[in-house]
Amino acid sequence: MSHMKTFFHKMHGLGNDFVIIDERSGSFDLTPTRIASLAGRRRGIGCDQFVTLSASSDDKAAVFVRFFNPDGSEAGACGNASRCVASLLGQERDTDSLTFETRNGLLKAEVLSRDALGGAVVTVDMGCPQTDWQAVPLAKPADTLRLPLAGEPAALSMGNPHATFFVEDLSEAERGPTLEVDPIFPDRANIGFARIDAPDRMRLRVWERGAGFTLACGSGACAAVVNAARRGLGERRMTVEVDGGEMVIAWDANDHVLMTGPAQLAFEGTVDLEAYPK
Ligand SMILES: N[C@H](CCC[C@H](N)C(=O)O)C(=O)O
Repeated sequence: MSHMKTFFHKMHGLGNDFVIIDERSGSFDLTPTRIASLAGRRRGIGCDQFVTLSASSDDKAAVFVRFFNPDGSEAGACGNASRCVASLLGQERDTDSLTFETRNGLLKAEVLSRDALGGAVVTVDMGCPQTDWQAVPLAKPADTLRLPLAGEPAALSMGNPHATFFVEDLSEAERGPTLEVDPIFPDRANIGFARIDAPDRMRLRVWERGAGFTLACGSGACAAVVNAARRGLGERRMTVEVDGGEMVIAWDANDHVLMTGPAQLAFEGTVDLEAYPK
């Protein structure tokens, strides 16, 4: 009996890369173990996050999008993947304006431009940052402007937990692995290290929860710009330079965070999911 081949898209936003599988015509029983093995860079397809599309119960949303880390854990937000999904769905539906559902609610996206090589520039409204300690979440009441940790990071949720350390030297990012699992973060956290280079410009590195260092982190860039503005270190609109390139983040007057950057199709393929342990 020939096994079913499942189609996937391989995409990235500034080198933060994704496998996208469409489950709208039927789910594939993607357990955390199977997701982790598919995300593996040797025996699997390899990705920073694994993304599934399924039917949304909200008629305003084109699709329900879920994001999974290579350790199998689920994330409530994924900025770079959201731009990729918007580009993909925009092409499918021949539109530049999209609304899709995530665990963190409905996100609106606008495809600003496309090229002939599977590239696009997309703005996603990532919603409002949640800055109270229970929303991050933290394990105990704390001032999320300055957490009781060495380096006094600011913390918030963009639908996923972020702590931002403001540093002069980005080699401080080596603290990432330890901080990800600090007991103050009951759900762990994405750990950003931001160097402010100008009121409207920062350099950022992120140690991602369940994924490690990535070339870019969209929700991490959103968190870093909001945290910088909260601390009076930056303007509400900043260019964020990450290892993989640049994004523009704007925390607008309505408290929404708008993230603009590229989305790129790398390749498409098929995979026999049954070949991967579940
Ligand atoms: N790369 C993603 C972040 C993934 C977040 C995930 N590591 C988590 O557990 O929250 C982004 O572009 O926003």
